[in-house]
Amino acid sequence: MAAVQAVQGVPPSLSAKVTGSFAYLTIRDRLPTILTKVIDTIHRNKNSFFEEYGEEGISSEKQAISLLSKLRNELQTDKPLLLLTDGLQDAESWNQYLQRQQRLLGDQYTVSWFNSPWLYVECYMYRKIQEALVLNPPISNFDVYKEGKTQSFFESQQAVITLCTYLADIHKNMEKLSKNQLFEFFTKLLQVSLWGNKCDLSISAGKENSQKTSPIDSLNSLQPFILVDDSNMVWSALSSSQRLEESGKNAAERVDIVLDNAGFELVTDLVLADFLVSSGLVRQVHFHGKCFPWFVSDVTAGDFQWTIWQTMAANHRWMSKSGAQWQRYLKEGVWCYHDHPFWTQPHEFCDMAADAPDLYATLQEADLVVFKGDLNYRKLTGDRDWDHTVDFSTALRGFRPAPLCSLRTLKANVQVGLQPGQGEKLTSLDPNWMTSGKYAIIQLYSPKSE
Ligand SMILES: O=P(O)(O)OC[C@@]1(O)O[C@H](CO)[C@@H](O)[C@@H]1O
Ligand SMILES: [Mn+2]
Repeated sequence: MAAVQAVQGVPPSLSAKVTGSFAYLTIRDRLPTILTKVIDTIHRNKNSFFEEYGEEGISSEKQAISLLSKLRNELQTDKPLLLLTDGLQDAESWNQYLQRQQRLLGDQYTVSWFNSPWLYVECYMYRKIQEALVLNPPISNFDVYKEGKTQSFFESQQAVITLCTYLADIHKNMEKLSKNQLFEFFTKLLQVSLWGNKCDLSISAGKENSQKTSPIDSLNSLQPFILVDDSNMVWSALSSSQRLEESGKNAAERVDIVLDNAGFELVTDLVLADFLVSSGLVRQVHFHGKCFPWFVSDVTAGDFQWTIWQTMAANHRWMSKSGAQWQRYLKEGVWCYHDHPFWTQPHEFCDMAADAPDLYATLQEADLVVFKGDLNYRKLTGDRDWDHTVDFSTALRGFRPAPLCSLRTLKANVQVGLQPGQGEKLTSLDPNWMTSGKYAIIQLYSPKSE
């Protein structure tokens, strides 16, 4: 089977076929844990379903739980993956993808949890959770991860206050800041957004994972854990795309941020986006979230709006001012929010131009696309077993809608663009460096750097 995927020098997909691998341990241990938590959450909300929907709410709860228990059993006993039956807009695309995987596998094997690409089966699990809810109205719109995402926001309040106060200080002096000072603040807020990615509820299998330390004061001590730091080139990618504005100011037209986790990480992304437009560096920011609850803590439209409303409503001066400003940016179209179905499909991003040409064309309008988090990095590089010294541009395999930058804490064993010997040194220093979430990268691809 490996031979099939090694064609044209592209290494095989990470998979649980490799016993003991991180993919294997994730599918054997972490995914069943996450599924169990989802089942428990639905069960715990039984009474509120009854209050809201009467007997129908009870039968939907029971039906959803039985579908999810069946899914967990299929996962744990490595059964074949099944076609989606909920008739959602993306169901056909998912079912075609299953057939594509079956063709790759040949007719000797049936696509199952432990013999298929990790990226595919993990995304498939989250889509099957959505199916279990969609098939059981009236609880179809229940967000099984909402409790964890809101807890992450509330438990990180002190860090949010620190960040909004820091942003307010920058606003106070914005007009007087030199280009150099702008660069200093840019790199700091880029790193704050980078480390915000530690707060992810998938790697913690739903366990509380909020920001307890100061996001600003901790930057110096975290600096040595950034394995690739292209901050300077990210800054130049922005500066070089600037056009002279009527106001006489230079600004890039647009930065797109492909979001990852709700809670504290989303606040770090909103603060970065605020700095980009309020400094005049950029005219517009487009955010890309998920169109249904995904990977436990990923941002949905509901989470995006809820976070801004919560910040607005905070009884802290700089938080509420920030939230009000963010709501105005949305209203004025300075900020735009999108949630294309492609982000909640299993595709490697090199497939985007073919499978979602409308989204690819949208990203081509950006001067820079920032991809947050680990799952996005896995999709940028196809979740393949690359050598660490392979160039980032090689691993992208033609995915280049615009200059793009990954801000990612390492939580899966795929990493490219390292120096010769750097991976080996890290392995001897810390065998779990690729999956612990302790290390991170700020990695740029720009056509100009080719
Ligand atoms: O994309 P994120 O939120 O940074 O991380 C997603 C993640 O937690 O889920 C997968 C493991 O289940 C890995 O890709 C990664 O560890
Ligand atoms: Mn995530």
